[in-house]
Amino acid sequence: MTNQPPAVEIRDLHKSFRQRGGTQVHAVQGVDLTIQRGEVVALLGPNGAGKTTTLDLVLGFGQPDHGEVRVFGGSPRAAIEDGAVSAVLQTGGLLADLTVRETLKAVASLMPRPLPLDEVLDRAGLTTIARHMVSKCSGGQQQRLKFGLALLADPELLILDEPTAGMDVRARREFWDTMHAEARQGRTIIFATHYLEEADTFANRVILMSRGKIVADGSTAEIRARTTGRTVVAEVAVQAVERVREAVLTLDGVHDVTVRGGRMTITCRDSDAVARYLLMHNLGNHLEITSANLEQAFVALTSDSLDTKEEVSL
Ligand SMILES: Nc1ncnc2c1ncn2[C@@H]1O[C@H](COP(=O)(O)OP(=O)(O)OP(=O)(O)O)[C@@H](O)[C@H]1O
Repeated sequence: MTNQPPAVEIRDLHKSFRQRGGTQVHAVQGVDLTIQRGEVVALLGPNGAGKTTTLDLVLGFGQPDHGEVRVFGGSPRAAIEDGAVSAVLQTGGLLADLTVRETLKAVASLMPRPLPLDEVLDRAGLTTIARHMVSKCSGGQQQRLKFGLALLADPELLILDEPTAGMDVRARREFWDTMHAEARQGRTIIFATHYLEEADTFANRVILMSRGKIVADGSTAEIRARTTGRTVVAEVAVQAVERVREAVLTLDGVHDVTVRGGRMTITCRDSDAVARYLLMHNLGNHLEITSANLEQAFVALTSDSLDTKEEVSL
């Protein structure tokens, strides 16, 4: 068997921008990443985390200040020229006066080996709106059309920057059904999103970015289980609350303690150790242990406190 290069390899990537007024923004700060062929990867992070800048560099838009990006073992430009990679981007307009089909036809005419139009219409879920004018299409339908344009070259790697932004819940679900079909064919898919549930239900790997760095990389289950870990809720006597809070905060792996109505919620890495401590010292009653949800993990990993912590490796 031949040893094929991964779909994407990023080494020590840095990119800064000079903003109006002269301030320098370090949008990407030392990203290292390998994405194997066939992976479906979600890139998550708050606004300004560096997701779009990273994806743009994978697509060969602009040069890194430092570091390297390889796509299927070569330069991003070469991969795009080969038709090996396509993208659905946030920016980039469609021509309002063409129909959906005419739009696909016009772009296909510029390609050496486009897929047949009817196949693309079908795969992108556009068949029923093929004769609609682009100007009459909803935001979700226009995103689908961009997706159809990305499919024309039959790429091995699809890059989607917030592909469902502005779609309602139903349109999003339909869009991801379509993408599932593409992923099942072994395509590599990388998408940036703000929607945690999209990452959770669709990706098999999630990369969390914050302030230009990767702060977590693993399956959604791993991120949930191993980062914020679990939550212990206990009833604590009102007069003992401060004492218990201080004691619990000294335990290893305790991230956060909140108290409401006599119930203390402790977010921690090792819930068994915390529960044992509370019970052994008779500090709490009616203990409940639950897994933190992805949203809690996301907030914990991208919050200010992370600046002083090491990257979480999963
Ligand atoms: N062309 C540019 N010129 C100046 N600053 C830029 C440029 N592109 C990005 N930035 C800045 O770099 C930082 C990272 O932006 P980027 O768009 O990569 O983040 P993002 O994670 O994709 O955010 P969002 O979720 O809002 O799209 C931001 O502070 C942004 O303002």
